Amino acid sequence: MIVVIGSINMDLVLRVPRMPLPGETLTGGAFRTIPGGKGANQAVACARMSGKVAGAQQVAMVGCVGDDAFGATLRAALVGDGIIDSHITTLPGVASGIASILVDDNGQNSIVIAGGANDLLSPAHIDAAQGLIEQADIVVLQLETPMDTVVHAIKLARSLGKTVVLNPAPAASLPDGVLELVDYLIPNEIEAAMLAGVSPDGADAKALAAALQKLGSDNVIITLGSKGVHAALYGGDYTFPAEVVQAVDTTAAGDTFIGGFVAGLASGMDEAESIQQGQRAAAWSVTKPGAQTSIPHLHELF
Ligand SMILES: Nc1ncnc2c1ncn2[C@@H]1O[C@H](COP(=O)(O)OP(=O)(O)OP(=O)(O)O)[C@@H](O)[C@H]1O
Repeated sequence: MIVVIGSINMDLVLRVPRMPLPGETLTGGAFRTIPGGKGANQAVACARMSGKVAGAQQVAMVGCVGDDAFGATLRAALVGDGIIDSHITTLPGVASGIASILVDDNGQNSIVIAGGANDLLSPAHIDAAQGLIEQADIVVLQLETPMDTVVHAIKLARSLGKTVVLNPAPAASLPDGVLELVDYLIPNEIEAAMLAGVSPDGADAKALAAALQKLGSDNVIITLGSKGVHAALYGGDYTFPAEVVQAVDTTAAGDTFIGGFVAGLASGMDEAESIQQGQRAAAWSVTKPGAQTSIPHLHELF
């Protein structure tokens, strides 16, 4: 089983001809609500990339939603993807997390996130999910829920002997000693620079990965957008070019990569094969708009 611990958001996506100025009211275009949140996106990507064949990995999610209409829709979307929701807690009197996203005619976006229920995921929720985590082979986390909860979950997963995958997004520094508990650290270049304590301008992926390994993470896989991936694995350093596609929307490319990679590892692939599967899934996703709407199923890739 793969257990994903993290955020569950509704993305409120509005097309605009251009970004509004302060105090200005603009008439926008198409509006859509699309399930998102890094945690939920990664759970969906793990589930879709595990396929529906006999013996495929089960995926469970640990997180919080509010007792509003978005919360019910978000839970239903996850269950619709076959994700076990027994440890998704509905919090009374709390709003579900949302991301308000404006996308202009040049494809630029501007995003405001209100964490809502995600901000209330606590160490007690993680302890309540211990029985579920005990059944996991791999535990996947990100940083859209409180840091003390993420650290608590990493420590618990590690103490239970689980493989820990951390996507340190959005960029933040981590308490001392946490990287030593992470088996696979998967940042983008900006997140990697933040963790290494250097400026992202001109930072070299190989040097960043080496610095992060020195800080304690066994394996560091830095995603580089259309340039692919640089991986510093236990056995050596490798660069994997991205697949060449016509990108229309890169939302959730990183989440889709993680789903493809983790599903690959869980199915017994080695790291290189899992990275290639992650990149194939992510390249497919950038050719489609939206977050969970752009995540492929395994059978669509092969
Ligand atoms: N334009 C592209 N063409 C092909 N593959 C891409 C492209 N952009 C992203 N990818 C794939 O997606 C992976 C993750 O992309 P990226 O490094 O942009 O992640 P990210 O910054 O976490 O993205 P996001 O926050 O949008 O989810 C890349 O390593 C690559 O495999």
